[in-house]
Amino acid sequence: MTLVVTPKLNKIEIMKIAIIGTGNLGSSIAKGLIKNESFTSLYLSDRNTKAVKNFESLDNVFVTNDNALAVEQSDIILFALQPKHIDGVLESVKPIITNDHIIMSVAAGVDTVRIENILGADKKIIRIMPNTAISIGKSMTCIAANAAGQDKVPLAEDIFNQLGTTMVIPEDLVQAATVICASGIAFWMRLVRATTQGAIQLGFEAEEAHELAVQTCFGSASLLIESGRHPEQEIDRVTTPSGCTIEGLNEMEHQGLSSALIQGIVASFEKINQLKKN
Ligand SMILES: NC(=O)C1=CN([C@@H]2O[C@H](COP(=O)(O)OP(=O)(O)OC[C@H]3O[C@@H](n4cnc5c(N)ncnc54)[C@H](OP(=O)(O)O)[C@@H]3O)[C@@H](O)[C@H]2O)C=CC1
Ligand SMILES: O=C(O)[C@@H]1CCC=N1
Repeated sequence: MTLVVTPKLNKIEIMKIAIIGTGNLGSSIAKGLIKNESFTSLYLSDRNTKAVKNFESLDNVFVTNDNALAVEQSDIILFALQPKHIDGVLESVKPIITNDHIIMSVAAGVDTVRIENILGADKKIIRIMPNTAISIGKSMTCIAANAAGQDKVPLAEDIFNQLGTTMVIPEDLVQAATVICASGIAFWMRLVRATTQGAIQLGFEAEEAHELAVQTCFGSASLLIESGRHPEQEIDRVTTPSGCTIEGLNEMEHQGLSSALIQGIVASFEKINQLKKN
């Protein structure tokens, strides 16, 4: 086994990674890893490899239908399967999973105990909860591990810090993190779309309206990140007394904007907790 310097990790590390399931999220993670060249080898395995077929021409990237081959050739196995498929796939590769493997799973509602029940509590299991912005290196990714996997959490942070921002959290908060960060992409997209619809009603062409909404959204997030200030402090800097901003904000609240968002988040959380029981 030769040591390879992975360019963006900036240290000597062997990163033989397999992604099992290359649908929406698995292919987004693959894109992020490929963009950062942050692996020694990358196996992409799916029963339908259409979404990642283009990657097979790249150096050290292997596209396959054979989950077992991907596991055998890799040290870090990332399962990006729907909850209804993950148990069956784990059962099928169980005979070739060793205590040296680092098992990662992004499956929503699938806790480490469920994976331990199939693979054994002695296996290093890390739950990763990223979002689809991982494909452009902007994911907010939460990380939690079982007891055996605790010492591999820094490695998971190293990998996913290259693909955005990470936060290590207790496992009992992963469901909540899924709603806020993973589903959150859809929630924010809907807010951007609604702003675009408003801008079109006020006279902008659709493309212009989209750009105005996206750039203003980007500016708002950047202000919070760079200033470290609370959103209400930023709101205070915009709301001229008796002006149009406070008029609009108050009407949005009369119509239940904050309440609708909070209720949506809670409904999403209740659903994910139901999924966990299935
Ligand atoms: N999408 C997102 O933004 C996020 C998703 N998640 C979680 O990530 C997981 C994956 O989600 P997502 O990518 O959206 O789902 P997808 O259905 O898009 O991807 C799952 C992939 O796994 C494939 N697959 C199913 N069975 C097997 C098998 N036996 N062997 C190999 N591949 C198989 C599927 O193939 P086929 O299409 O033929 O079924 C599909 O291509 C889910 O558990 C979800 O909860 C978490 C955070 C964010
Ligand atoms: O909607 C879902 O169930 C999955 C988990 C979070 C994002 N997609």
